[in-house]
Amino acid sequence: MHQTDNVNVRSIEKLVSPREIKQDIAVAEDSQDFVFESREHIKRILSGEDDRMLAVVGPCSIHDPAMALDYARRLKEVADEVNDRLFIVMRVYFEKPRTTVGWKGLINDPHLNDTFDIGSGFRIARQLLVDIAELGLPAATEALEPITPQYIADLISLASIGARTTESPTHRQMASGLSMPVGYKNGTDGSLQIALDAMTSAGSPHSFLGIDAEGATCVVHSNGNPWGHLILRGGRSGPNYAREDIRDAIAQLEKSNLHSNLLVDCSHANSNKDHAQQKNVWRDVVNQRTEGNRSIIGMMLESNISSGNQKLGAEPSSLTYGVSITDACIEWDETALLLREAHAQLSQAAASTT
Ligand SMILES: O=C[C@H](O)[C@H](O)COP(=O)(O)O
Ligand SMILES: C=C(OP(=O)(O)O)C(=O)O
Repeated sequence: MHQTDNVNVRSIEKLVSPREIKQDIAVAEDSQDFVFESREHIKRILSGEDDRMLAVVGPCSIHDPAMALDYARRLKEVADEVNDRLFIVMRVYFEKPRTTVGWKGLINDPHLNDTFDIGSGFRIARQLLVDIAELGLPAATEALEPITPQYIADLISLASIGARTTESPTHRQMASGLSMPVGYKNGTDGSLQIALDAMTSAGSPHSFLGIDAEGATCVVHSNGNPWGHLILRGGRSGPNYAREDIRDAIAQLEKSNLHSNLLVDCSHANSNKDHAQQKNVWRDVVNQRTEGNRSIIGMMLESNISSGNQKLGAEPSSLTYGVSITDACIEWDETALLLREAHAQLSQAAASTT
């Protein structure tokens, strides 16, 4: 008799349940309230009640939790300083959707050596999120594996669905049940329509497969997530943050009866994948906002302690501290400068309208 199932599966391992991990790495009540409040601030920005801009800032991916905490402490200092004009959320991205193959992030391979110790990945990720919440900094992440939210989503204030998965019905269903606002990137080909469809789909109730707190497969019935928004990240034909692109995006959102607010990702195809270009995108978008475009509610920056990126080789211990192992990032000093500069410009614009 021929085997007809698991033909291409090498092995299947049991994984620690969400409940066990949450019991071992508990969240203090204050931190839980902090995440709740952070989500409320973001919702008020999305609904226009709060006229601050969102700045989603941080590494392309987290590969060293100590380094991420070092970054978070620096960011928290600036976040407090600019808080009246900018609401800063740190990018704490643990799951990387690769174009083809490559390291898939800290949860998938926390030891950076193809041992795929996902149980430890969840523990390390959760502990880092607890530490960042205790610092008083809201965290944003990309929601990629539909099972992951049960392990960490209680500590996340803002999620995004990436350019490679915005069109995926599985990801839209997941987003429909997420507890925090979710941004949808336009497709890698530049298509906005898939992000608009994602917002409509994820805004509706769904019934789909998932896991419960014990890790048992179950049917999840969601309410729909009303806090969807568009993230412009450029596409194969180039950037999409210019005035006419943003005008066009707003027109398409309105035509689809969706809230006309959007974030601009200064990295990815908007920077032509050249981290040095991110500052130009950032400045252009801040200018558009201060000139009066209130539909632009925020920006995203890929930033790390040091600039550029490095290859993850066979010897993870030889990696340079503070440098990304996925997309190239801008360095910390430049990040702080851009945040302070935007703060000054937004304060000036607010003062001139009162
Ligand atoms: O932001 C991260 C990357 O752009 C994304 O994960 C794709 O990376 P890759 O093209 O290097 O695989
Ligand atoms: C993978 C990312 O972006 P995109 O989906 O736009 O490529 C990201 O922001 O880390």
